[in-house]
Amino acid sequence: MAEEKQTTTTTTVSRHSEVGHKSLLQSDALYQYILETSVYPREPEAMKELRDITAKHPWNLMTTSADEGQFLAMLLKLINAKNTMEIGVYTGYSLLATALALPEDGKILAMDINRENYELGLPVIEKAGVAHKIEFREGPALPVLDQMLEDKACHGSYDFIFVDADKDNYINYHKRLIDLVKVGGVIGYDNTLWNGSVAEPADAPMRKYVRYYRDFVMELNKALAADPRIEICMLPVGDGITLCRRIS
Ligand SMILES: C[S@@+](CC[C@H](N)C(=O)[O-])C[C@H]1O[C@@H](n2cnc3c(N)ncnc32)[C@H](O)[C@@H]1O
Repeated sequence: MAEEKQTTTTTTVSRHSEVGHKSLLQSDALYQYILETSVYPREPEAMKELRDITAKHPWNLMTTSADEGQFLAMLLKLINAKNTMEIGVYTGYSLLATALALPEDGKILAMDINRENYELGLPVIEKAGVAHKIEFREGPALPVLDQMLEDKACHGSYDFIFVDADKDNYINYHKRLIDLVKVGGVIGYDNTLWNGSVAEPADAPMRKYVRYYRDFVMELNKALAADPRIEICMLPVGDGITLCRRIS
């Protein structure tokens, strides 16, 4: 190939990727290496237990991955988060990662339409001694956010908000969360690479649910990139997570 006749540097890059990027995640084996070398050996016992319980659940593909859990824990500690929110709990893997990372007096307002799945993981969260940090609200998150916005004391009160729920509402969440997160605080939107479908042609074969949410995710990605109230960083961790730091 013509590229292979170019300089060593260019040849190295072109061997990694047809579009010349330097992303390190070139193979499943490399991902496995990350998990086995740096994630699983440091995963708290309770999170491993919750991961094992979740693996037996029929919707287990929804769970946050272990490397993303580790990433969230590190981020929360780096920003000294104390008051946090999570939209989309499922069995609670990211919730437990958050609860373990927060200080003793840290708080998480956790919302999900499904209490049953949350209760599957709850005994592990209780055993880990962090359940007191969690206030779980069953039901759709949007009305709760609207109610909170009526209370001025809630404005700018969150250090960190993790959104991992109905992708067709992410834009609606963002419209509200931007006022609830403090200036300097962070909102993390999960699944912003949506199974890689965001980079696929519109007519490419995809599973039905991937196709349905794809446009919503792409619309969100454009809206976040254009929002002057935030700084953003899209990371290829898990299914893609976009961090938004509120600046005004
Ligand atoms: C991808 S899962 C969350 C995974 C979770 N963060 C974890 O670590 O396992 C998405 C969750 O969003 C919840 N959900 C869907 N629509 C919602 C809504 N309108 N409000 C709150 N939660 C919602 C679903 O019930 C589901 O449990």
